[in-house]
Amino acid sequence: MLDDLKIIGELDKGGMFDLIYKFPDHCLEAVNIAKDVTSKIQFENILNVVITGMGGSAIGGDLVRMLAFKKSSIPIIVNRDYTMPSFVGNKTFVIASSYSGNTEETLAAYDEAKAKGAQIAVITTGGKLKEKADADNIPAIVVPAGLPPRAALGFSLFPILMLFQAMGIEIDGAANVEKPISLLKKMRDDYSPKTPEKNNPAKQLARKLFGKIPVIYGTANLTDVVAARWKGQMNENAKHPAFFNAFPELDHNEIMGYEGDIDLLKMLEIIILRSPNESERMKKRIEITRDILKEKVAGVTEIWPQGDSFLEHTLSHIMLGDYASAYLAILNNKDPKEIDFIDKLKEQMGD
Ligand SMILES: O=P(O)(O)OC[C@H]1O[C@](O)(CO)[C@@H](O)[C@@H]1O
Repeated sequence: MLDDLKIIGELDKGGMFDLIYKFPDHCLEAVNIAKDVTSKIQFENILNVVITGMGGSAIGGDLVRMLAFKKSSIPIIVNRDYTMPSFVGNKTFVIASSYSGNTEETLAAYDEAKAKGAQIAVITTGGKLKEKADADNIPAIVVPAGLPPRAALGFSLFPILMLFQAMGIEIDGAANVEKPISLLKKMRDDYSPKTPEKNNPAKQLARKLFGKIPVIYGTANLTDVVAARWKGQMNENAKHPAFFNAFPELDHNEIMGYEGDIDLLKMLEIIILRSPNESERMKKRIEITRDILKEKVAGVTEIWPQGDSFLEHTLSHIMLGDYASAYLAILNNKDPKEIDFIDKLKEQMGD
């Protein structure tokens, strides 16, 4: 079934497999769009950065916050609210990111940032956010429209990376973006529908998760945001329940759940997203936990990233999770693109 996807039209242009395949192309296009804008911005005495957005637009901010965590000398906050933190002022750089440009929380947060005199840039395809930025003379990075927001990650992540580069906030691997993009291009061939399941780790992973509840574990400030992305992709693409948590916090509470009902636990497939940057103590903690859990659950799979830099590790984990979620959709007999429950909810909310 996974080796015969053509028959259900899933490879059509604009289908989820096509969009996942194009992730590296989106990243490159985003870099080219963003650099024209970022090169013209004057940053004045920035003391902190706030990225404001919701859903798929906020996760690009979370990823960059995670990537910058160990090296940035200034605080970076991701804000998912109508309002801004009270410290925001004229030495704050605010990045307002909304793919549609019409998300009410992000528009309200933008207005408050403006009123507080923050330095601002917006990332959007258009909508009211672009109108506001134009009226206020605020730099706007305008990315192509028409994608489901979760498939537009390249267009939210890379412009933020470029803004960070321009602000002088160092991110391992971001100085030469061609390298991670080439890695993604190699990986997409390995994971593509054309590569048979026996040689395709993404198809094999989907097969392992089919009929099980994935519990995805990352590590704080190394892979925790990627674990959240995997969970969201399993939910939205595969229509599959999934949960995530992160080391070391999970060892202080969640671990106790594994003393529970064995029949429930046998439904769980644990995925641990590893990183070569784990400290020795963290590595020891993860491995002890893994050995305790593997006796209790259906299975524990550890996934190591590809590439050399933190950015490459992060992108490689994302690409595997995206592909595995789309294959899991096929096994679940679902269209990875539809989001009927979200659409229904929005309709009933009167959005
Ligand atoms: O990027 P936008 O257009 O602000 O949307 C934010 C989020 O809201 C949603 O449209 C759901 O309401 C998501 O799909 C999206 O990630």
